Amino acid sequence: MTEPIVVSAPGKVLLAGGYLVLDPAYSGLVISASSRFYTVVRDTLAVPPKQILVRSPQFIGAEWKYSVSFNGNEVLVEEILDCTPNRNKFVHYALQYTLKLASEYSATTFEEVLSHGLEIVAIGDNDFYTQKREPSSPSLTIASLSEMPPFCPLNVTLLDVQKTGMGSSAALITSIVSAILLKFGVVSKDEFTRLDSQDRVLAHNTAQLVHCLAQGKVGSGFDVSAAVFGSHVYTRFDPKVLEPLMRITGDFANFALVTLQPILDPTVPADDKPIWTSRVEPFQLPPLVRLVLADVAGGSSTPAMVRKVNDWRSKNPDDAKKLWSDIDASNKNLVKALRSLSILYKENTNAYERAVQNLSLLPPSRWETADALEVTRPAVQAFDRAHRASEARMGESAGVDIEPAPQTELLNRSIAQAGVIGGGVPGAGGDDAIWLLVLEPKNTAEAPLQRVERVWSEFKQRKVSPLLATESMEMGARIEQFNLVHGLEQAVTTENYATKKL
Ligand SMILES: Nc1ncnc2c1ncn2[C@@H]1O[C@H](COP(=O)(O)OP(=O)(O)OP(=O)(O)O)[C@@H](O)[C@H]1O
Ligand SMILES: C[C@@](O)(CCOP(=O)(O)O)CC(=O)O
Repeated sequence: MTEPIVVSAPGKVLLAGGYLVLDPAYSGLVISASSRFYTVVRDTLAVPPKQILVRSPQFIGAEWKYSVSFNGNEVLVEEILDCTPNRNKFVHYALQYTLKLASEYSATTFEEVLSHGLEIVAIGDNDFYTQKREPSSPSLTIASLSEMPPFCPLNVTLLDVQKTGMGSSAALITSIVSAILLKFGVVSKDEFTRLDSQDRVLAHNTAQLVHCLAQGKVGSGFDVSAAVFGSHVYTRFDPKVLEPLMRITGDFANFALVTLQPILDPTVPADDKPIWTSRVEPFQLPPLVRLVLADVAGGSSTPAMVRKVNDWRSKNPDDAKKLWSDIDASNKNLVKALRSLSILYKENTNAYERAVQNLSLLPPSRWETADALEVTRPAVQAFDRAHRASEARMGESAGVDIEPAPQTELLNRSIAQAGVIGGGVPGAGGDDAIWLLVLEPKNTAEAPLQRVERVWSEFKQRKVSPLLATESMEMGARIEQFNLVHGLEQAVTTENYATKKL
């Protein structure tokens, strides 16, 4: 029995570029969150050779068993329906494609790894799912969230859980795919650890393929990209690269023979090799600026919103072009302003810290007149008010509630607080989340974050709960040590964990 392999991948927040990022002519600013998804892969005697048991212990009934057949060329992963009637398409697709890919590198290693049973355990940080509480218990705060045990059992099935929009499926797929590639020796620990390695690109391409097939559509892929590479300015890949695979329909037997290596591995030469054109420009939020997220109890359907926006855009190409370039300009402005704050910090750290201290006592409407050195202008520009207005124009034109009225109210009240740079609705927008950037001075009696939390707890129109996540400083997917991740071993080894009270 070998050591368990553990890979974690972060959740995401698309701060700017919703809808635009679907088009490779535009980009999006995606921040990877400190909340992570973990996959543990280890040998097990609990299932026979050539079988894989996948479990998500936080959920009731979340166990799936698969058999793997291999004839030297074809790989077929089939679900054994003896344990649970619930299928998990995301997990099944991850196994089918990653194992097929692994078999193309070394049939010997493939057979050797599967000469005993495998167990895969998938576990998400608390932020990925709305934490249900007794109606009488006090509202959640960032302080109370940080005292909660990690990987809380959710006491529901996966079908019944409420997600928070942090990209559970992209983080799940990225961590499963990467852990399997490591287990089968397709990528090496040393290479995978490097942010710019070809092994990491291979994990990215594979995770994008699996995610698109499981979702039944090719989205922009910003969520998988952030799960692999961390925060960045993302420009999407040309969907043509996946077209031949997306065209194959029917059951997995039709895929079992397709060769994936030339499409997914950047280092394998091939005639007419499809090119992955996505671009990743690394990004980090400036020092003493904190990302804060709230889970808002509303409900929006991203696919329906995307369909409507795309329909309007194709019927109104001229208006859309003008609007898209206005929004793109404010998105670029946001990125530039945030980058210039990071430069100012490097150039004069003391002055920057003093300015943050001063600005944290004033609402942004008074920043322009504040005596806070060069920090004031980029901080004001980072929250270009035109941004929300032009996104709202997109919503009005396409008949989509990108920033519904209660969200506008919540954002306006939050942004009016001293020390709040700005905010918006992430990703496709709608009714279920907001993000803010707040100043986090070193010494202060009342931090801007506390003021924001007060606004959220007093907000009547919607239930608003903070999430714990900030920006992840660990860039993207990461190899972990099983016994060093707090709470992981307990979640993996405790029986009936989903219904336990921790
Ligand atoms: N802990 C988990 N274990 C196994 N599968 C999971 C887990 N969490 C999510 N999934 C898979 O991901 C699917 C949800 O994917 P979907 O694309 O609908 O959500 P999402 O857009 O990633 O959600 P969100 O962004 O709100 O987290 C589930 O149906 C399940 O197949
Ligand atoms: C609307 C879109 O641009 C962003 C959706 O983001 P989110 O799932 O709402 O975080 C779709 C996409 O990029 O795939």
